[in-house]
Amino acid sequence: MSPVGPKVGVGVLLFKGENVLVGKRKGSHGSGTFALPGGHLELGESFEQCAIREVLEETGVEIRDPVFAYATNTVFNATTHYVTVFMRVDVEPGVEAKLMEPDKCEGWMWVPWDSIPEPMFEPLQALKESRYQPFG
Ligand SMILES: CC(C)CCOP(=O)(O)OP(=O)(O)O
Ligand SMILES: [Mg+2]
Ligand SMILES: [Mg+2]
Ligand SMILES: [Mg+2]
Repeated sequence: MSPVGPKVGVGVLLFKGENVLVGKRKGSHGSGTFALPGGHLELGESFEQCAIREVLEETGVEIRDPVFAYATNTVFNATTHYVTVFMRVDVEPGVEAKLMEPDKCEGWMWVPWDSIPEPMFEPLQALKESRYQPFG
C-alpha cells in the first residue's frame, strides 16, 4: 500500500475576549480530548473557506474574515500525519455555539485561553506549547 502523505486540518480559534471556544471530541480520533472547531481542508478550498464552513457545520456560528494565526505539524502515528492551519476570528459577546454534531462532540464551551481543559487534542496542545501569542 503506498504511504498516504500528510493531510491538512484547519483549526479555528473563535475568541470572545480572552475566552476561546473548545469542545470535547467524540467518535473519531482524538476522542475524549478538548479541541477547537475545525476539520479537513477539502480539495480546492482556501483556508478561509474551510474555516468558515467547518465552524458553521460544527457550531452554527457564521464567522467572517478569519485570519491565519499559526500552523503545527503533528505525526499522530505511522499512518496519521496532519499539518494543522489555525485560523483566528474574534466574535461578538452575544455569539453562542450550538452542538450541531452531537456524534462528534460532547458540547462547546468558552474557556479562558490559559485554562483550556486537558487532555487537549494533540494539534491544540502543540499550538499551546508553541510561540503563538493570541493577545499581542
Ligand atoms: C485531525 C485534524 C487535525 C483534522 C481533522 O479534523 P476533524 O476530525 O475534526 O475533521 P472533520 O471536522 O472534517 O470531520
Ligand atoms: Mg467538521
Ligand atoms: Mg470536515
Ligand atoms: Mg471537526
